[in-house]
Amino acid sequence: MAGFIDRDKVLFPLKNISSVVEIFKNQLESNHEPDLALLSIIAGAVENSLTCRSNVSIQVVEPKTLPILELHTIEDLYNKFHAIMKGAIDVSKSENKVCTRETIKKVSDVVWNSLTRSYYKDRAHLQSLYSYLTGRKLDCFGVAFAVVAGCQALGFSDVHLALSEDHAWVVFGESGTETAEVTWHGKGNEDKRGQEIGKGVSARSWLYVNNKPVICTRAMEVAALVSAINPSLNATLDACEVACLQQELLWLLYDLGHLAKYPMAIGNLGDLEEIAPTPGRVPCSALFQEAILSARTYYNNQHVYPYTYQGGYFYRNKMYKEAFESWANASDVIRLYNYSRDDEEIYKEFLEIANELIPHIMKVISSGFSANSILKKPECFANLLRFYDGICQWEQGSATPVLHIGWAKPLVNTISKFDADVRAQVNIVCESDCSSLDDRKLPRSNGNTSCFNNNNNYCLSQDHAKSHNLIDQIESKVTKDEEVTNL
Ligand SMILES: FC(F)(F)Cc1cc2c(N3CCN(c4nnc(C(F)(F)F)s4)CC3)ncnc2s1
Repeated sequence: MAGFIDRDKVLFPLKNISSVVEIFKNQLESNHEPDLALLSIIAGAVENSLTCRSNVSIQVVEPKTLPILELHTIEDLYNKFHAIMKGAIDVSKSENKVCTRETIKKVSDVVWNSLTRSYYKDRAHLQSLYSYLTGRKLDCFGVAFAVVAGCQALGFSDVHLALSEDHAWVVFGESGTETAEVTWHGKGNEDKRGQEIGKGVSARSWLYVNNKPVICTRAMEVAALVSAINPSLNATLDACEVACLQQELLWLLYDLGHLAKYPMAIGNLGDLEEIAPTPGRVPCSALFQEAILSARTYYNNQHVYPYTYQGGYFYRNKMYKEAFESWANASDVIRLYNYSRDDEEIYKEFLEIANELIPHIMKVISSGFSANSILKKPECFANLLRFYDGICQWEQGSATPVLHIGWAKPLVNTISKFDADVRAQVNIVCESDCSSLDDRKLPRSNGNTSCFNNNNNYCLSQDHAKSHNLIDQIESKVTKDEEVTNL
């Protein structure tokens, strides 16, 4: 690791965004691996100076300038982090060796035991080593990142960050295949720190993405800390300098090829580009498509977020037919999983799509009578069925139920908006062995299952065949729940 060297120190005091980008560029292009502690402290210091309560009086700073960041501020924190790690773990005997589970647990304990007793874990700006070193507070991602940065500081180049869509852990050892929990997940769950990643029921949960996590290189760990930069000043306002810095750093990482296997980072860049397009760069729609391609290529299409990034973009831009297709594709991913209590985040995502976004679309379009209304398009009906069917299949074989009465009303209301002649154009093809798919939930090989056949009818083929009992299932649940409520 290069560490904090003179070539970077001469850029201080940091006064503008390009000097911060320059340091990241130096670190990423050096022939040493980038120094995670240094970059996290710098990114956290910039974010804190522009977003945190202390100076919430809206900064009228020169565009692209930053409150001045002195060298000693960063250097003192950097040395403090090294002192904490080296003070707690003696690595003299393990020079240039791979890391052990007990050392990883020790590093995780050092971080864990130095955190403030109790604080609001979901608050913003708790992801960086700046937050850890100045406020003794980290969020769940921040703890995992701190452990990897700590192991790097101790000289272990085999310890890397592993990322699912809602959790983080580490991989280590000779072939980098050992795994260890190092942080907590969700609310009220006992942490499993030190244990290897679940082989049990949790293996089928979305939380562990069917063992297709993003395994980071050092540069991808830099991409993770950059993705975790949070420009929000409050619920409605962003500090544009921080968003601009994040966007420039993501483009730097993109151009160096470090986002190629990181769909969520590409999606983050797409979101930033939708708000503030960079002249001369590909449109954000292309980035959302790239994120999907990355997930299909490297993660066997087992990730949901690339499709919900894209669906959200189409929805915000009133491209409702396309949004239905993205959401149906997201549903094709989740149908392979068993729903477990650890999967609340993605449950909330599907709940919002089904019970807020789709009903909103139905409301705004049913007022118009245009001939090319999506209510006249069988492929829209087919994609909606595919969306709902994926959620039903997600529930099947799971210990925890997904659907409840609250799902049925918006669903039935949506489906009934399509006329019978449109619905009739959707053939639901029943493969003979569709029942056998229930329990095995074979992961599908390709990306989307083609739902359209050549004679212009729209068939829900193979695994979607269960759609024919989709409404029965919902209706049976509705009557059951109604019976219960009427008791
Ligand atoms: F480490 C954890 F535990 F925090 C899991 C990770 C989350 C995450 C992320 N996110 C989470 C998903 N995310 C989304 N924002 N919008 C989303 C979508 F619903 F529009 F798809 S998904 C914001 C960025 N972006 C980069 N890397 C990571 S690693």
